Formats: sequence, structure tokens, C-alpha cells
Amino acid sequence: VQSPIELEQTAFNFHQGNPKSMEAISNLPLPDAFLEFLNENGIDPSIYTATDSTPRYIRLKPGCEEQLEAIEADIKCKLEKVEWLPNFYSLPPHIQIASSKSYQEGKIYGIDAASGAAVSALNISPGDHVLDLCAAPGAKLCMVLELLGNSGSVTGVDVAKHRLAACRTLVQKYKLGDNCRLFVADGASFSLIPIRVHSDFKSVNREFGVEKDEFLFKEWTSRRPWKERKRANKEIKNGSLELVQDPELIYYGRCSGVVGMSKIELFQTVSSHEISQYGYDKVLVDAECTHDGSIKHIQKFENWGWSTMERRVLDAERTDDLTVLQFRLLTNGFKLLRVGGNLVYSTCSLTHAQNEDVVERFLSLNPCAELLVIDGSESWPCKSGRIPKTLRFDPLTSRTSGLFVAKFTKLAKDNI
Ligand SMILES: C[S@@+](CC[C@H](N)C(=O)[O-])C[C@H]1O[C@@H](n2cnc3c(N)ncnc32)[C@H](O)[C@@H]1O
Repeated sequence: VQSPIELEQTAFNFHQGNPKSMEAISNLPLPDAFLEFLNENGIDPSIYTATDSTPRYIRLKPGCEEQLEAIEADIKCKLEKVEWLPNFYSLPPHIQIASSKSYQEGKIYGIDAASGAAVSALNISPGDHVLDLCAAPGAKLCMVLELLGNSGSVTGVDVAKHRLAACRTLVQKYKLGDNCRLFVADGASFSLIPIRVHSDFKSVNREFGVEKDEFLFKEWTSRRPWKERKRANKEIKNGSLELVQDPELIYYGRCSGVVGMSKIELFQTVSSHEISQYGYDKVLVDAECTHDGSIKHIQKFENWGWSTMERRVLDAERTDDLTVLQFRLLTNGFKLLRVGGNLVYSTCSLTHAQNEDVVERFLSLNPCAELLVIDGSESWPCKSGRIPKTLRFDPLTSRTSGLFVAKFTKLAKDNI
């Protein structure tokens, strides 16, 4: 394991083309094709030399601070407070927490500090209605729910049903699901606004009124009642299922606003003028990407086979498709944001194509979008991105996984 000074020296040497550092990089268990990918994308491969010394991070459930010593005894490891991020602690990378009582009881959960920073950039306030457009497997969504406490709501969307089901398990395990609803849907076209149960907003979600014999959502249960299954079969026969099943609601909590609503009310969409007032207060677009900044992800390819990585990470056609998807997710997330709200765009890729280039194109086509400085980020151990106000975390600089973060607000049309 290299000391931080040695790591910095390695990074410096790499820039200087020093053969010793090249040796350090070539000793990494990374295939040449990946190193070429990094080179083509202007990513300094020396960030991966910090692999072995990058700690793991956990977030402590608020209110469990008093139990810190007991938790340390349980996981048999001292926890080091992350000074720049509340409730975060680091621990050596080899420590496993999954079998500990504290983890099973939901007092701690694993989430990288850079991911925590992306959530923190949203500036969640009590009562916020939050949209998480690429939600699964759900670490960031859980942190948002925790920050909200019993107020506001979180709408989680993901295109992969099995991944979103894992997210549902997570929110239930941590007993955080009361204010949450989860939809399997394409985040690039998802169009539902939050359910604002406050009386001022009721008219928006109650535009249609409820017919006497209409289906109303009861409290969520994992077992679909017989009557509902019969209704779904009937809808398949009538050919109307696609309309009601897209997006597919796979979970909603008691206080998510869904209980008592009709399907027509839940799935109604509104005009862009109404969205500017009643849209989400905060939107997280943690977009699908090549994951090249995530050391843990890259290491998985050792088992999956490097050829899988060539297909999933390095294939130029796939990365081109991804940048289109990222742009569409960002654009749609922004469309669903209310005026004055905040949107955070993040990826765990460190390529410019998936980050700054997407942001630049988005800003040039959306005059209502303004990049914001992220509150508190001056004390974060990260670098600025190519565009001022955007941030880049990497293992060498930040001792975290790699992450790009940009924060926007939506201006009223009259203020442009
Ligand atoms: C980087 S992961 C999100 C991680 C998650 N935010 C968390 O903190 O656990 C990206 C997610 O985007 C999802 N995804 C890919 N294409 C999507 C799309 N068109 N719409 C919504 N989600 C999509 C993937 O299934 C994947 O779960």
C-alpha cells in the first residue's frame, strides 16, 4: 500500500512520463484496452494506483451517534469520522459489514462519500418533493429519505425492474419507505409530477375527481389482491394494459400520497406551465454511465472477464449511446423540476464526454438552466471539473470512488 505522498508522487511522475510510475500503473490488474480507454478520454490512470488504500464508507443513521462505540465493537473496527460530510465514517476497505448486527438493524449502510456529496449537493430541506430518476439500487435514495425524515416525498424511477426491486427491499429494510413511491419507467420520458397533499396543491392532483366505482389505491402490499389481478387480466384482454402499466408502480408508502388515489389521478400528466409551479423541488439524475470512475466496479471485471468490459465500457458505439441517454435524462429531469428548484447531475464516469460535454450541450439548449456553486464544496477534497462550479472526485484526490457532480437551478422564463 502506497502512502498518500507516494501516491501523489506517482501521479506527478505519470504527468512527467516517468518510467517508474508507468511501471506502477502497468502493475495494476487492468488490461491494456482499459488503459487505452483512459488515455483516449484524458483520464490519468494513476488515480487507480490508490485502489488498495481507498477506504470504504458508511453512513450512520441519524440518532445512532450515541451507539458509535457499540457499532465499532460489532463490526470489530474503529470508524473514522469524515470531517467534511455529516454522518459519514470511513473504515479500511477489507472490513465487511453485511453480516454485522448494526447493518442488519439498519443503523449503518454502505455508501461512498462521493455519492453522499452528490446527495448533499441537493440541499434537501424538510418537506421537499424529490425525484430520483436513476434510483436503483438505491443508496442515494435512502440517504434522501433519511434527510427528509417524515416529510415531503421521494419518487424513485429506474428502467430495470429487478434493480428497482432491490431498491424497494432496501427502503423497507431501513424502514424509510413511508414517503416513497417507486416506478419502473424510462427516466428520459417519465412525466409524473409529485403528489402534493398540501391543500393549496390538491387541485392539481385532483383535477379529474373520482368516479364512484373507480379503483383506488389501498395500502401497499407485496401480495396483489385477487381482485386486482382479475382487473389486470381484463385489461390485458381489452388491450389497455400498456396505458395503465407504463410507468409501473412497484412500491408506495403509507404517506407517499398514493393511498386513496385513483389510477387516473395518479397517472395524469400536466402542462409545462403547471410543472414550473408544481414540479419537483429537487431532482437527482445519477445517470447510467460506463462506471470507469468506480474502482469497485472495474475490479468486478476481473471475475466477469475483461472481454465483458470491452463490451460494456470500451465499446465506442455504447458510449455514444450513453451520452445521448445521459443528455435525455438530464433534459427530462430538468423539465420535471419546479422553477427555483435544484437538480444534481452525477455520473461515476470520469470521461469528459459523459460529463462536461453533456452539461455544456444541455446549458446551450436550455436558457432557463443555470449552473450553481455547490454549498460547502470548498471544504470537499475534490477538483473542479473542466467547467467551473462542476466537481470531480477521484480516489487519488478524494480517497473516494470517482464521481462527477454538477448542480443546476431552474430560472423563471421572465428572468432569463
Ligand atoms: C449509476 S446507477 C444509479 C445508482 C443509484 N442512484 C444509487 O445511488 O444506488 C444508474 C441506474 O440507471 C438505470 N437506468 C439506465 N437507463 C435508464 C433509463 N433510461 N431510465 C431510468 N433509469 C435508467 C440503471 O438501471 C441503473 O440502475
